[in-house]
Amino acid sequence: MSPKTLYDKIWDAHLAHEAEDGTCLLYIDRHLVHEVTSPQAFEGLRMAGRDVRAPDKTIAVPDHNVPTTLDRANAATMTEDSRIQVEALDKNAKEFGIHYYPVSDVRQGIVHIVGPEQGWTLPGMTVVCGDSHTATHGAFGALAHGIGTSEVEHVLATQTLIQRKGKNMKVEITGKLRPGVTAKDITLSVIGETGTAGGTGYVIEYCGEAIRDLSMEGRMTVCNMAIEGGARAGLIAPDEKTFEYCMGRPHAPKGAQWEAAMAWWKTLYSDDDAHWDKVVTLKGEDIAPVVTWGTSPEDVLPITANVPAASDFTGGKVDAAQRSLDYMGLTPGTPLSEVEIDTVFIGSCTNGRIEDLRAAAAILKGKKVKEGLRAMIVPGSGLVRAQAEEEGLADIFKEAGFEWRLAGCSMCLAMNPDQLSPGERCAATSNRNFEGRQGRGGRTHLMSPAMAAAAAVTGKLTDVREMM
Ligand SMILES: CC(C)[C@H](C(=O)O)[C@@H](O)C(=O)O
Ligand code: SF4
Repeated sequence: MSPKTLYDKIWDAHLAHEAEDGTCLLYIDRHLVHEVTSPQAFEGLRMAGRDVRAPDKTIAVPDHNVPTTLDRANAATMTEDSRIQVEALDKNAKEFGIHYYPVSDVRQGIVHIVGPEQGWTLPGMTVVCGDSHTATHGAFGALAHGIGTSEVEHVLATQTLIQRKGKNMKVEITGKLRPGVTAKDITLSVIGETGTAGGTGYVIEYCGEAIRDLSMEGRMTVCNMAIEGGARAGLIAPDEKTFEYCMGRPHAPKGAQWEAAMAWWKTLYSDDDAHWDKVVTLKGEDIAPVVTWGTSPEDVLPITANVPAASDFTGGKVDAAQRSLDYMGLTPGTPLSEVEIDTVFIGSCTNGRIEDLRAAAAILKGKKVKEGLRAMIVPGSGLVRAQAEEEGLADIFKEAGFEWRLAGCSMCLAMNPDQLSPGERCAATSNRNFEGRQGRGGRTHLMSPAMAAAAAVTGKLTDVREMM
């Protein structure tokens, strides 16, 4: 048998049909659904008089539009558009009989946090969601594709997805990370290296000692941003940490089924001689705590660097850099550590898990948020929130002056009341810094939770190593 990559193995195990022109039909194990990309899909089923083909494999949760304030049960806290989307999901979940975590359920949260937490996401699966950050689930060694609304309808109706096979890309992070460097710094640094188009047409497998050393939560952070590097999906081969994370979760297999699953999961790695179409290698010890300075996730620099000038770039990037600098209101040559911020957002499917909150709390313990600064922590799920309260993290945040919110996408994107005003500048742990992403005219600097916490204290982009 010819050697295969992990991607090849999962692909082959789910291939239901391959047409002569290479168009394939993949069987889908899990379909995660949120309120933004599903209303028309359910409407399509209704019009065609069809059911959801596999309701037991379909899981829905509202996350993008939901307010994160304590009064959110009051419908008046939502805009009309938001309310319509959330109510449509409530109705569709009930009518079509799929698994559902409504806003009132403690398990509600960001779909990419809820899936793994509840044991819906497991190694070797195909996972889809009408959302680009579905790549997150690849941390389990699952092939996880973000899909569009028409594909959501197709999966709801058939439990299959039409796809063409992507190419194989290996991103290896060798050696150890230095103190203060996290999974977020890895994933941003990779995009800094490859650019936002570097992964186009590929499925990335992240490997190497620094990746193996990450917890499951860190691995989710890395895979979450595969899409920002242009890739179709990101993957990490499952290992003992993966199995341990999955064991005992509500929807993970039990008993003999667990044993059978493990037999398959243990075959999920890339064979030694597997063919890679592209290889990128970074040394773990070369990765610094980084921040973004521009309006693309590839605009990334170590916190010790200065704001670049457009003339530092070549080709099409010169104009793009100038536009970014103008939008971001930054002057070339300014040390990044002197850039003042007025808002801090810690949360999102990239960094809204318990370890992210622990990392932020470790910096914030006994400290105060800089006066005049707005700072919020938004746990990725109700269960993350409950755990953070139990561990005393919530008290640390509140004492420091952070708002302690309910779960949702929140200020990661401007679809709910948590938004930046024009000109406001935010240290954010999310994954996109596009123009207007956090609100019209808002300026976003992406970074790790520890770096965002440090920025909250000083009111400037800050090298977390100075506070460790
Ligand atoms: C709203 C949704 C479709 C979108 C996505 O696909 O990623 C959002 O989650 C985002 O992060 O921009
Ligand atoms: S937290 Fe942000 S990136 Fe993640 S699904 Fe929500 S909007 Fe998209």
